[in-house]
Amino acid sequence: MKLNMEQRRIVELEPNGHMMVKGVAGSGKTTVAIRRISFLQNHYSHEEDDTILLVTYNKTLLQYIKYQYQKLADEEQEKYEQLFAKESEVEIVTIDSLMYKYFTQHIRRLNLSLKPSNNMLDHKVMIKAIHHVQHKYPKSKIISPKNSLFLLDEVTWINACQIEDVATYQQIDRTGRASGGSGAPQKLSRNSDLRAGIFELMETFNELLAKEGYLTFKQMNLLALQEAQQMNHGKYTHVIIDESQDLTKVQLEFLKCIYQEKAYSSIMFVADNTQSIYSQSWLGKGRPYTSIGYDMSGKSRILSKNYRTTTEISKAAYQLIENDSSINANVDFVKPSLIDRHGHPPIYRFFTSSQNQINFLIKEIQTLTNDYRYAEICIVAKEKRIIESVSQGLQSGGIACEILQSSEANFESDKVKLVTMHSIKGLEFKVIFLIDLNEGVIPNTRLYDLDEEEMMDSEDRKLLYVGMTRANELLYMSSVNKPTKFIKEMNMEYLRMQRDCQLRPFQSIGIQGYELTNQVTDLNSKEEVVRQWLIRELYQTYGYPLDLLELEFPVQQFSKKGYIDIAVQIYAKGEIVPYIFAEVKRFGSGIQDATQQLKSYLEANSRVRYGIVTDGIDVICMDRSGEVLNDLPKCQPQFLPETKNRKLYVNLKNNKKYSMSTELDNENIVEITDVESGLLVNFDMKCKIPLIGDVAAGVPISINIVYDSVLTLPKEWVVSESNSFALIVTGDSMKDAGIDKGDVVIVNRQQSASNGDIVIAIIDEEATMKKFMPMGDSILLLSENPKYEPIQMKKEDVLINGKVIGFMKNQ
Ligand SMILES: Nc1ncnc2c1ncn2[C@@H]1O[C@H](COP(=O)(O)OP(=O)(O)OP(=O)(O)O)[C@@H](O)[C@H]1O
Repeated sequence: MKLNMEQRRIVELEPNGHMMVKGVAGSGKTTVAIRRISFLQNHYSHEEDDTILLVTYNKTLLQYIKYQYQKLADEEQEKYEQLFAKESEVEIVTIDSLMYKYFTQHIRRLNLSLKPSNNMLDHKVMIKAIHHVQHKYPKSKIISPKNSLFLLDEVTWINACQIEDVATYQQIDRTGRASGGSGAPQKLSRNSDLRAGIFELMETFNELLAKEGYLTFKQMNLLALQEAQQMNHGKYTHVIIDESQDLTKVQLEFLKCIYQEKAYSSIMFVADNTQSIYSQSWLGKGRPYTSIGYDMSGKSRILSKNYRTTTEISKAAYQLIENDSSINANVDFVKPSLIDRHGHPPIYRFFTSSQNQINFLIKEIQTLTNDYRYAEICIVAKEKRIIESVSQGLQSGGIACEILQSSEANFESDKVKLVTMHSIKGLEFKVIFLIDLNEGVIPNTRLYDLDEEEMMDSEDRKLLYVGMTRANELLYMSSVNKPTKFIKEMNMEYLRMQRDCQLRPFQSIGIQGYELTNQVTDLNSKEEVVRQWLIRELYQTYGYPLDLLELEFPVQQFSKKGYIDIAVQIYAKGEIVPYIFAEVKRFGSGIQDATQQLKSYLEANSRVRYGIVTDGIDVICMDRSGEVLNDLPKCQPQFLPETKNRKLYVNLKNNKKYSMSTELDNENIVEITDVESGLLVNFDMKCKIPLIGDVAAGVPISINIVYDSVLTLPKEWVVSESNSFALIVTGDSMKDAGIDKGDVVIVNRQQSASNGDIVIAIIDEEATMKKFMPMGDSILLLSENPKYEPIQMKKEDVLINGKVIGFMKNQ
């Protein structure tokens, strides 16, 4: 892979302290970070103790980077192989494992006995702490066991931000939490009794936990930071922080501490705030880098080209976030620019049960194996429990699969991968299935109270964005029972209902938007909801005009008369005939019976060509013999009533053919195309040629006659306007020259002709059209039809009246 210019510039930038690389999903941030290591190693690591550190956020990403790295090494003749071998110079680790190392060093040095707690213990101790503190803050209703999850989250946040005194907490900007501003609930207002109470709660919680010999993850980080601070000097000459938008304040401070400033050292923050999916992250919430002591003016680089996904997937993902002001108002927001790589639009499916979703996954993955390996397919869900149950379902359906375990992720094993949305960050797969995009799951309204809604929305919107932007080629999204509002808000224009089919997913149209209502007997029926959606699809997506759709179309089956829900009709040879039959069922009621019904209607009508059956969830397209097809044909121009008069003109002057079409309702609108090249020709329609009558009339001697009928032609097609006439062909004698009965020939009035010319000749006072061939004193007049014998005449007995310079026929 060849880096683009901006990427190469970043990789090869001379180190100069702190810098930031911000970029959109798939723009090569991680790629750049990886390549930067070997550049720094080769050019800016001269001293014995020089060490380069690449920090990633989670373990799966770490495994993935190592896997990518290995691929790079294989591709580029093992140029990068040394990277993982020379552990003394380069470390690629997760932030958590690095901080854990410092934490253990800390407790060993101070001889402390503290163990990491777990969620259950945290929660138990929090309830205890609330009981201790609650009575002191009777006005703050929020300090109550029923808000224990919220309070635990806030206490964790205080620890993650290293806020050590109540005065700082009273003042701090609580981005992402309701704070009383702009009509939001007075929840975490500055200098409030509530903030004082929460701070005391945090201290009590920490004490109670410590008494039991435990500490939280965030407290461990605080101790790791203390350990790094007391060491008094950094260890790493170059620090590269991937996904830095996800780190907490303490984690960022820690990395600053272990960074060793030298004349040639560097600390590089790689970030995309659009992908900030953790509530406790510091920079991802729009806080400036100055809040961690770095001024990034003139020190940031942008990568905006998305190389990973197709234009269709990128567009759908981007519309999800483009109207979220908390995302796009962020100073570090970068609008993606698209590379010209096209593919299938994302597919959206809705299911009424989890089992149906699993059945779909099994069937679809089996079909996908024609084009993809299992290892290239990944199923992603918000919650781990969903992943686990789907994994079981797939295995019993015979699909080899495995849950991507962060520490021992094997990206090469030929098994379909399953992973949570949080863990797929930074990774990519050719095919992604985002499943269970359900109301209540994403955004998760079960864990948070209403006041938090706005913040959770944004967070989960970004999470879905991250998931969508993991797909290289194909993206599937699905919901069970109730789709998340994120799906409902999406423009269905960007989505399709199934692979290789143009049908957009079902959407309910309000009665006021219904079409063809004069043909509907019960506007309120449940079937009508599905029928109206399909009408709109046939009209908007497939291009069939509403005028050609007939509802309740009668079909005679022996003695019985049935009525098809929608018949799409077309014009064929000037006649209206049925082309597609559509059977619709009530939403989600199944299509098995309707499929049989449709087949029998197709059989009963000998003219209809295609069928479609749907209940808004499932859809089957078929041809008239019942054979299943991926899709229905779109409407073609020839299916519509003719609005143009089309003629073919053969110009005998240069033997070129032209197609000439004139609007029926405005003969001044004429379009001429060169038949051979198919290109439009810009001729000036200037010449008015009189249409005299049929060939037998010959070409008049006098030019002063006014004729009623006139043809307008380009001047390029005639020799001289005043000498040109048009005649209608009456016989078939020139048939092999392509001139048939009814065609119109354009004649230039002249008395002479050359060998091979088609002429209008007068013989015995009658005009005839023949091919001219002089033979000494006589002339041979030939027909282009073996039925007619050549006519030999003496020169003086033949009068040449004109030469045919072109002819026109109806198309
Ligand atoms: N210059 C390039 N030419 C072709 N492909 C590229 C280029 N740069 C990156 N890619 C490819 O684009 C994909 C995304 O790259 P990478 O994972 O580094 O992006 P990222 O910015 O870290 O993405 P994200 O933030 O979404 O995880 C990878 O498959 C990578 O190989």
